[in-house]
Amino acid sequence: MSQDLLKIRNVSKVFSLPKGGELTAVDDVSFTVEKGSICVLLGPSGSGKSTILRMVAGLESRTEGAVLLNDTPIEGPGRERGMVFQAYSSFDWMSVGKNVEFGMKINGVPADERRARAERFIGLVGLSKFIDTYPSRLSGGMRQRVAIARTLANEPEVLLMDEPFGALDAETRWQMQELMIDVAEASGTTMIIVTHDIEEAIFLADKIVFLSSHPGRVKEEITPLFKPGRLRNKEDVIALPGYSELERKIMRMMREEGHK
Ligand SMILES: Nc1ncnc2c1ncn2[C@@H]1O[C@H](COP(=O)(O)OP(=O)(O)OP(=O)(O)O)[C@@H](O)[C@H]1O
Repeated sequence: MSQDLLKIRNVSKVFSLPKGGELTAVDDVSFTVEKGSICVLLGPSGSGKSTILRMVAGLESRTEGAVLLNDTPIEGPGRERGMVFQAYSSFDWMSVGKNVEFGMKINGVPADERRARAERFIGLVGLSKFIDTYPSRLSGGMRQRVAIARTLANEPEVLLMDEPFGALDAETRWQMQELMIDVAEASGTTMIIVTHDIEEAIFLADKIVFLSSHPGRVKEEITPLFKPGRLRNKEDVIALPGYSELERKIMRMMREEGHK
């Protein structure tokens, strides 16, 4: 049986422009995402990363092709796919615990289970001490962790993240990256992460899908192979043999795309 949870098959997206004409944002893109893995969509601005993620989320229609989750076509949003956006969005009038419980409440999860799951996922993102705190009292990174815990608490099969750490300072950013590796391992959640940060991509990904721009096409699939052994600290990972060569290679690819 295939281990691929998600199959993106020959997907294209053509936007009709308001002033007439069309723009092919995504052109015949195919890739698969293995269950429990982290797939990173990397590429220059305008390579269709967000559009692909939104099609997987069911928030954007496809012009052609298919997206299959467990071999079932995706035709709209669904609970088995949870999305975390760049701007950390939380309800400031509710405690961290209530924020995380909110989605489950909407989904009809009983109160006891809600509380238990909220505690588990708040613990997983390292915020147990802040369960009764209001988000306005937390830093940007902590609020983004609340958003991640809230999405994970709905127990999606796939977590979709669009530039999730883009608004964070450098130190918080790499702490969040380390956290995501722990979360992926502890929860078994499959993840697709959009970024244009090369280092972030290499650090997080089991598979990088590198996209070219205008139109967005798969230029190369890269398997970084730095995760087996699961080194926790980023400074140890970037010192591994082959890491800087891969970073250089991808920087060149990025530059080529930028000059097109
Ligand atoms: N609703 C829309 N209508 C028209 N064009 C769009 C729409 N959404 C995206 N596009 C265009 O499609 C292309 C791909 O956009 P997309 O946001 O998916 O790229 P991206 O790789 O995520 O870029 P970035 O890294 O800058 O976020 C771009 O040229 C963009 O202008």
